Amino acid sequence: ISSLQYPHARRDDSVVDDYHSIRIADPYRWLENPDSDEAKEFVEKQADLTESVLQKCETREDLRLKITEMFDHPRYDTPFKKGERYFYFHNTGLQAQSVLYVQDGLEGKAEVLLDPNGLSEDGTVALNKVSVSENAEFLAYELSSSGSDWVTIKVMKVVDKTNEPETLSWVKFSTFSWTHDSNGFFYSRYPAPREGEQLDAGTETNINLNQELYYHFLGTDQSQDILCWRDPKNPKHLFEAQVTDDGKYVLLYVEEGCDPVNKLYYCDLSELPHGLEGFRERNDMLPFIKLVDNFEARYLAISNDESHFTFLTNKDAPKYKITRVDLKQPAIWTDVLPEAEKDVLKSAYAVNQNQLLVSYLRDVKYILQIRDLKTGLLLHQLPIDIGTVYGISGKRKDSEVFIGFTSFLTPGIIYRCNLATEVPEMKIFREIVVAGFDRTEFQINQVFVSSKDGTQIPMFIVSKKNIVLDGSHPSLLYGYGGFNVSLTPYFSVNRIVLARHLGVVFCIANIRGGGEYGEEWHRAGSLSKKQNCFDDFISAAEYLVSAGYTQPRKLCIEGGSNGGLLVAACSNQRPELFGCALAHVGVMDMLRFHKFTIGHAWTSDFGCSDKEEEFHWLIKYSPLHNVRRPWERFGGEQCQYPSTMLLTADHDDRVVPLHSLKLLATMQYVLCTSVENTPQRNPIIARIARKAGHGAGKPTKKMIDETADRYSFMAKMLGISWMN
Ligand SMILES: O=C(NCC(=O)N1CCC[C@H]1C(=O)O)OCc1ccccc1
Repeated sequence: ISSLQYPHARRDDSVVDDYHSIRIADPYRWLENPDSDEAKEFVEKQADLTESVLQKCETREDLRLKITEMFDHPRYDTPFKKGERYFYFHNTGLQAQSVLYVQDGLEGKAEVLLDPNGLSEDGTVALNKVSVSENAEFLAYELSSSGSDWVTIKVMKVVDKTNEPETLSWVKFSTFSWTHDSNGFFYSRYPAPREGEQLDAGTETNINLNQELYYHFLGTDQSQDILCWRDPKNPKHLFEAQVTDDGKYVLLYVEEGCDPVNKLYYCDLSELPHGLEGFRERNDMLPFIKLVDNFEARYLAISNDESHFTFLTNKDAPKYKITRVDLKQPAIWTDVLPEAEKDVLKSAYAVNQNQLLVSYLRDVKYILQIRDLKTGLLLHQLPIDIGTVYGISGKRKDSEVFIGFTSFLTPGIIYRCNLATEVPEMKIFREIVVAGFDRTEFQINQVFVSSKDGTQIPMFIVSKKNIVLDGSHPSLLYGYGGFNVSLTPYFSVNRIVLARHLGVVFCIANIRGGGEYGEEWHRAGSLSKKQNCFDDFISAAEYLVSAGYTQPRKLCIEGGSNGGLLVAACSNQRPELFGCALAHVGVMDMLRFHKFTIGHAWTSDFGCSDKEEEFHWLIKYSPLHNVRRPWERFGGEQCQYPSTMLLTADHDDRVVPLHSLKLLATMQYVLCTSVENTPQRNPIIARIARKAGHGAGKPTKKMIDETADRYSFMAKMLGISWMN
């Protein structure tokens, strides 16, 4: 697959922007309109080219079959309880979407409450968040289509599974929280992106501004909802309402981007003279009181006793701590659980009357503890393996807590922890079993790699047992590096199949920008220091070569979204270090990302080209603006870019497809079509999915097909074949 015929893409040299008196050309600007015939034709031609390449990737069918076989195992999420009812998501194995079940008591007969698989033939309608009313009578749920961030909210009566008449539209980046009278719930919505005109929601690139907080009265039309909060002077702000466990207050979290910081307002619902009803006629907003009115820190409410609130915060505590305040004396904050020396406090739940279930991250491994809610004192250490705690579900009034656990070699365990006994009992409530998976075949190492500036970067390496470090092993290096996101150990059928049938060593690099060591680690990989992410990832790759795991032509790098940026930037900077690059839904145009949908929220990590200093950070690593011919830089014919697959989808309205399409056109032009018999023999292609989005809600078949395509491409490019 070396002499590819790349489609011709028009270069509009008239498009040149002026950034603080520096002129930057953007010849593929026309690709920013997905509805133009020219853009549609470009996508069609690229899809044909990619299919012609994939036809020659021999392992595609083996991968599809083996992944389908291994993925066909029952999966459960942690249950949550309302009233005497338990609710949980379950997938029998290959269902397109997980199904919501309800049972009366843990011994009760479980029955299907809501099966989204019936809502579309191709499984592209997904059930996102759900929220059950206090009396467990009503289920509010979000539906999304084709992977878009847009959701509609419906309400179902639990007892007879009938839907209430109303549908709430133009909801995005919202939670919903019931008032304890079960009369309705708070939620956030945007103005409709286009009035009237037919819109295939999720394919538009319009910027998302002016989100507003509403309260919906059950059984009424959305037009009757009352406006509770908006801030037209700050159109970027996002609002999230949370009714406290005692039903007395509604808390308002205000965010302006992706940094772990928020304003915190509250409204005492019991003080409203005529309740929320009283606001139906008038259109003034709820009388929120501003407890915290700045973006200096994150404040997450854990619990309250009347006006005494307990918060998880990073205020003066980049590794987080727990603090307390009486709303009546808002200037006096008292630490309950001070910031730890090294460990990052990841979560805290009030459970079992007056206890706290806290989780820490220590060198990228979870620690679980029971502490006293009042004093913060340690009561019990809960025994868990190296891995990730997910989906903790429990309440103050309950002595039972459900805890989800997963790791590289543990598909999934849901523990039911009984806190009523002197020493908590961690019992296995459900265990996810993958037929044919034998954990004893594999080994996990955690190494610490020195980055360019000497910083120690943790990396997990998973491989078959007792491999010889002779540089022969195809390796897959995965990273993200931003937005305070921590990559902790989790089970992946795909990677087990790659390890067993393609001999792949897979690695996760915990590079800076993530949350692995708290807010300092996050900041060390953002804004003016973003290059640290790329240096860390490159150092991790060099380690895999120098330690004898692999060699450049057998090394594939992979990442999604901000991780797609990571992959593309590292390919630009060190093209000779990698044999293959897989960039999913990447942020590639760092000068214009803030103009589309929710991109403006990411300036917290990236900065913004509107500002001169920040423009100079961005232009240095922006993938779209740093594609250069390696053979002209490093000299020597052998220098070329790795075989590259960019992946995107037509309904990705988180990171709009234009990023990948413009980078694709640029790489194909600079490296291939503009050079007579170019040294670039490695393919530069894109996989552009239809009726799919950023990733969430993707039906099983689409997910498996995409996996088979990208990893068979990788196998072909790294020259590896299938082992039965
Ligand atoms: O934009 C994000 N999350 C960040 C995100 O999706 N990013 C950040 C960079 C590209 C892409 C990714 O890496 O998935 O979620 C929407 C949101 C909700 C509430 C407050 C702010 C923003």
